[in-house]
Amino acid sequence: MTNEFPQVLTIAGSDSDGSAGMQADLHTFFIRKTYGMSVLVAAVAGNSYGIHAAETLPLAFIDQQFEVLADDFKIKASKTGMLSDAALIGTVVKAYQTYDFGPLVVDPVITTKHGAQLLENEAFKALKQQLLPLATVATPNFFEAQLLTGRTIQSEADQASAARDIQALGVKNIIVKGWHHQDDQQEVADYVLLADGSDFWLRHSYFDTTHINGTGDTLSATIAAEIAKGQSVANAIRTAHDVTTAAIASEIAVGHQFGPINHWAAQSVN
Ligand SMILES: Nc1ncnc2c1ncn2[C@@H]1O[C@H](COP(=O)(O)OP(=O)(O)O)[C@@H](O)[C@H]1O
Ligand SMILES: Cc1ncc(COP(=O)(O)OP(=O)(O)O)c(N)n1
Repeated sequence: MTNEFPQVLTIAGSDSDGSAGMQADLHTFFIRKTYGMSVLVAAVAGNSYGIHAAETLPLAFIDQQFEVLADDFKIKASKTGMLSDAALIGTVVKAYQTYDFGPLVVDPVITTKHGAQLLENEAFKALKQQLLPLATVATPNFFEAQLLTGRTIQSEADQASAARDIQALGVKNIIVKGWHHQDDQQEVADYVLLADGSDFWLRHSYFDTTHINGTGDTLSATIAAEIAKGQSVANAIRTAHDVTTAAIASEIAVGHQFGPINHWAAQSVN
């Protein structure tokens, strides 16, 4: 007898230190008991001190990866990560409109939390006008939500308003992740706005740790994996929050400065 695993796709960049990007997505798909596939679009030379260089793959080769996957597999859900520039966003949008890769989770990766810019400024328009309208779920962090909306987020009301602005771009469901950069912080609050207009907050105590590379990838990859398994969007987002916080709660000793989160520690989340 063969075990059938839901097949999930990440369209993302490789981060050489394994902490974020496609590597974090594939770790996540594995622990959520889904079969992960990947369209590699870019690669960064990164370590725990930061990102030192980035390259984008040729668009024709990216097209070919989409084509061969569509020829063979039944992908139930997909997610995007680092997409570099407007031409690459255009290629991904075209492939997504040509083939059936299931509901799309867009992690609008603009900069890493340590300040490396992974999307050119000129690509914001393509992100907002072409890619985000295809999203079943978008997962901007605090900084990305401000850049996408032009708002300054200083309160929970501002965070909720930013989510509504992003929904107005055509995104069905949104999680606007909260601020988590302060020594004396007590809590992190993520705001979720669903397609039917209902909303809720996901709150967790703040972990004062330098091991938080790949949190956004893990959250968005879990959402895609859970949707592929048939969960509702709301439950997929709740599970993703549990998985990500479990992985942040327990450090692994990898790297000298900003390290990865611990996917093994998150394996016990149901
Ligand atoms: N230090 C922290 N303590 C608690 N939760 C955190 C911390 N850092 C990130 N998170 C959680 O991790 C998830 C990913 O958020 P974030 O790190 O903002 O994404 P990104 O990687 O896109 O910047 C969110 O649910 C956020 O609340
Ligand atoms: C190749 C690549 N893609 C994305 C990231 C950033 O990942 P993300 O989880 O959104 O952000 P951090 O938590 O790492 O800030 C990356 N570093 N490399």
